[in-house]
Amino acid sequence: MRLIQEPSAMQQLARRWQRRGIRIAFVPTMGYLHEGHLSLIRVARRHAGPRGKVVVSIYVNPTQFGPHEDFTRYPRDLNRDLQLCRAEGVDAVFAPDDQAMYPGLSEGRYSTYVVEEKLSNLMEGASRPGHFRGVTTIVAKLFHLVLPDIAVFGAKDWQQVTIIRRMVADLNFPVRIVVAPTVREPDGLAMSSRNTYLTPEERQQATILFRAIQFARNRVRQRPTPAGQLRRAVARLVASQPSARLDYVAFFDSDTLQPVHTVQPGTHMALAVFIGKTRLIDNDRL
Ligand SMILES: Nc1ncnc2c1ncn2[C@@H]1O[C@H](COP(=O)(O)OP(=O)(O)OP(=O)(O)O)[C@@H](O)[C@H]1O
Ligand SMILES: CC(C)(CO)[C@@H](O)C(=O)[O-]
Ligand code: BAL
Repeated sequence: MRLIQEPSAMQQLARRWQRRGIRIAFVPTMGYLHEGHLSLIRVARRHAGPRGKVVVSIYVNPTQFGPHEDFTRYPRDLNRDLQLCRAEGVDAVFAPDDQAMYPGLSEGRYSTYVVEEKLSNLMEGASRPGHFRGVTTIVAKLFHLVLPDIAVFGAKDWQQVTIIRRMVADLNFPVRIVVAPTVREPDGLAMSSRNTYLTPEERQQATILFRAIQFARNRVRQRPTPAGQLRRAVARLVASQPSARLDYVAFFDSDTLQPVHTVQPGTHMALAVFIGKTRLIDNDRL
């Protein structure tokens, strides 16, 4: 397995593979890998085939974090991540540093961004202004460096993958986007690198995200429910946990992300909840 840190070296390697007709499957991550990430790597390997190459990027992208978010304390352990990637048969890990990815960012000399202008304003984008500008910019840059035929994203970040699909279509990136299902802990909590922030009491309460989705699913299977009414019921359920604070809950069309008035089976639900100081997200089709 190769470890590549220079963007130009990554691009040269990808171009060599491309010229030889080798298929490249790509998994972008922010590292601190868990089973959710590993499931994406396995999907990438299936799509690449035995003769294709699987590339994983590990990069905590500063431009998608707000000024008061957890960029500096985001968990990092490159050596552990490399061992996990090696065990999965990854061909190359791309782990650049900030200076290489955004020359002059801290001195205000970096000035080119990729912005999706509609879907990025909803849900996560409304709560985290500028977040998706950072995501689309880094993913566009990574696509130019890794030159993937396919790229795998997790359903856990449903809005993110929907925006990436839109960017790929709008800007004609020659890459196929594949979505892999959310991997959960046995009690339903979606795996996330941020789960490591939780105290044992918070960890128990964190199942409220999954339980809120199950609650809404059961409710709409009995009868279609007005979105406002269901939102209030979910807010009450979340408030039953002393450390939980609902940031948002949304009911929308899976493909367009447009909110619905009446929630029924098949409607998509997403929510963000602070558990103590840790902000967690989850979503699923109801
Ligand atoms: N539980 C999961 N199941 C499936 N895919 C996941 C899961 N968690 C993250 N992913 C996917 O892995 C990719 C990299 O995500 P990222 O490195 O931000 O992981 P994360 O654990 O979600 O971190 P965070 O704590 O920032 O939410 C994304 O496509 C994301 O959707
Ligand atoms: C896609 C991504 C790696 C871009 O930094 C990040 O948003 C993530 O880990 O989901
Ligand atoms: N998984 C999304 C990355 C972030 O929260 O910034």
